[in-house]
Amino acid sequence: MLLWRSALQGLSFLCLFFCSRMGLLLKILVPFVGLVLAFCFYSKEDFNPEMLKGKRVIVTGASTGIGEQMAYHLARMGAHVLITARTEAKLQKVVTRCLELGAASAHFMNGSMEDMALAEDVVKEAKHLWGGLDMLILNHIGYTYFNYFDGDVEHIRKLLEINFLSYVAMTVSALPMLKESGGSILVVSSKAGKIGIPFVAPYSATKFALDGFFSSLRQELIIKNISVSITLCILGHIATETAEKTVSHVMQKPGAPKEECALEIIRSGALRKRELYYPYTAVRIPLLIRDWAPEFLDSLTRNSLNVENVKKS
Ligand SMILES: NC(=O)C1=CN([C@@H]2O[C@H](COP(=O)(O)OP(=O)(O)OC[C@H]3O[C@@H](n4cnc5c(N)ncnc54)[C@H](OP(=O)(O)O)[C@@H]3O)[C@@H](O)[C@H]2O)C=CC1
Ligand SMILES: C[C@H](CCC(=O)O)[C@H]1CC[C@H]2[C@@H]3C(=O)C[C@@H]4C[C@H](O)CC[C@]4(C)[C@H]3CC[C@]12C
Repeated sequence: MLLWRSALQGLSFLCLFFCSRMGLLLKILVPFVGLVLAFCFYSKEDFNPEMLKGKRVIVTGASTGIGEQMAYHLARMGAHVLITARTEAKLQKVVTRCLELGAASAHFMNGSMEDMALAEDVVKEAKHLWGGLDMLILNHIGYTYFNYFDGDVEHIRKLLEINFLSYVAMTVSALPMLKESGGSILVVSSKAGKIGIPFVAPYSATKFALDGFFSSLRQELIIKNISVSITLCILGHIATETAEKTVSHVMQKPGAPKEECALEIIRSGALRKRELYYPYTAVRIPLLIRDWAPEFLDSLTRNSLNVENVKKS
C-alpha cells in the first residue's frame, strides 16, 4: 500500500511537471492528477480500536500528560498496560483508572529513567507478566527549562540519558519480544526534534538524536525483513500541565488537546505509520518549508513566540 502510494505520488508529480512544461493535455490530465493526489494525501487507512484488544503495551511517562491519556485510551480498547514514571502515587491512580476503563490488565513500575537498569527491568517485567510484548511506547522526558541556553553541559548529559539513551536501552531489551510478535515501537518526539526552536537547546538535541537513531534502525529492520514497525511522532504544542506551566507565557495560541493527541499516537502506531505529525498543519507545513527556505522558517518560528516574555539572564 505504501509503495503504491509513493509510486502514484511520484507519477502524479511527474505528469504535472511535463504537462505544465509542454502545455499538453492540461485540461484532462491535471484534474486526474489532482484526484489521484487528493486520494493519496487524504484517504485514511482504517483504524479499529479492536486492533489493540488484548495487546501487551508498555507506556513510559504515563503518570501524567499525554502518556496518562494514552494509558486510558489503551485501557478502553482492552489492552494490557504496563506504565512507568517516577511518582508511585500518581501511577497507582492511573492503574486504578485503567482497570475501571476496561484494561485487560494494568501494572506500573516506578523509578527514574536516568538509570538504564530500570529501562531494562521494565521490559523484563513485561516478559514476566505477559510472556511477550506487542507495543513499546517511549514517551517520558526529564525536566527541561524553556529559556536561553545557560551553558550547563551536565544538564544536557542527564537529559540525553533520560530522553534518548533510555529509549535505546528499552528498545534493545524489547526487540526480541517485538520480533516475535511483529510488534511496534512508538517514539514520541517533537517539532523541536526536526527544526530549530529557540529556548529548548538541550531538549531539542535529545529529540534530534531520537530521529537519527530510530530512522536508521527502521532502515536496518526493513533490510533484514524484520516485521517491527517504528513510528516517530512529531508533536507540536500540546496542552499538558507541564507544557502550560513552562510555555504558556510565550505561546500565542493554545496547545492542542492531549486526549486527541494520545489517540493519534496510538492510531499511527497501530497502522504502522512511519511518522505522525500532530497537529497536522502546525507541524507538517514547517517541515515542508524547512529544506527549501530555512531562514524564512527560522524567522516564522521566532515570530510565533512572545520572545519578549523570556527572561534574559
Ligand atoms: N506537551 C507538549 O507540548 C509536547 C510534548 N511532546 C512530547 O510528548 C511527550 C510527553 O510530554 P508531556 O505529556 O507534555 O510531558 P509530561 O511532563 O506531562 O509527562 C512526562 C512524564 O515523564 C515522567 N518523567 C519525568 N521525569 C522522568 C524521569 N527522570 N524518569 C522517568 N520518567 C520521568 C513524568 O512522571 P514523573 O514526574 O512522575 O516521573 C511524566 O509521567 C514527551 O516525549 C514530549 O517530548 C512533544 C512536543 C510537544
Ligand atoms: C514553541 C514550540 C512551538 C512553536 C511553533 O509552533 O512555532 C513548541 C513545539 C514543541 C514544544 C516543546 C516540546 O516539545 C515539549 C516540551 C515538553 C515540556 O512539557 C515543556 C515544554 C516543551 C519544552 C515544549 C515547549 C514548546 C515547544 C518547543
